[in-house]
Amino acid sequence: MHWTLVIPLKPLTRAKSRLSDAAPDVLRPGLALAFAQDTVAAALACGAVRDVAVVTDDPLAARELGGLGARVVPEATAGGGLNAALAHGASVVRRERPGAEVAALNADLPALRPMELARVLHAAEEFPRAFLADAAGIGTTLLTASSGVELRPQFGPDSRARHAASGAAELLVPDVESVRQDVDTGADLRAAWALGVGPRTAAAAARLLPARP
Ligand SMILES: Nc1nc2c(ncn2[C@@H]2O[C@H](COP(=O)(O)OP(=O)(O)OP(=O)(O)O)[C@@H](O)[C@H]2O)c(=O)[nH]1
Ligand SMILES: C=C(OP(=O)(O)O)C(=O)O
Repeated sequence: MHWTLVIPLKPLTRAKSRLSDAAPDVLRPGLALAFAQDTVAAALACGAVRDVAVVTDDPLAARELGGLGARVVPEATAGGGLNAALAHGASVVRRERPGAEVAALNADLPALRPMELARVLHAAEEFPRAFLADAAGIGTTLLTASSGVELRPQFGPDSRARHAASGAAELLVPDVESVRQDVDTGADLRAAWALGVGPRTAAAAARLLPARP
């Protein structure tokens, strides 16, 4: 039970814009919330995770994810962007526990399995900073900073290369697809579905019928 996970979540009405081909406007906020609920529930069930802080200004998400047991941290600056939200979340955690080991994790990992997350976090213990590439091999789903080390998040386009260039070690852990499979597009949703999504995502995706993923 070492790690404090910091999970960022955009306001739901703006989230998952790249899913617009697969999911209509009216269903996308519910899907984004379901992804976050399944991600947070799996994270909280992981033996390597001490606690979870979700950085969000979305009131519904705050209520639902708080109800699962996550701590909710409001963004310091509305509209400051993903990396500012993560840096703020990590600093709030460390203001209270300066020695905390922190890991940023995306909120769009609906197939996340606690055991796979535990193996990734265990591998990260060897390094001051480390990251896991996403399933597409371009982005990042998890970035860790051990005790006393600044997180320095550089999520966004080409974040795999940018995290590597920043000196973070790339984690090469086999068979952890559930931690890598973020969902940005309809094809990603089908890939996550094939791995096995959590119950909230299964229910929300069922509403996409007859265009089921
Ligand atoms: N708190 C917070 N989280 C953010 C912000 N921008 C992105 N995120 C979260 O960071 C993760 C990756 O975000 P993106 O891929 O940029 O956005 P997305 O909503 O997942 O998808 P798109 O709208 O298709 O880009 C998701 O968990 C988002 O909810 C932000 O400004 N603040
Ligand atoms: C923000 C990132 O994720 P996404 O693929 O969801 O844009 C990233 O990979 O750095």
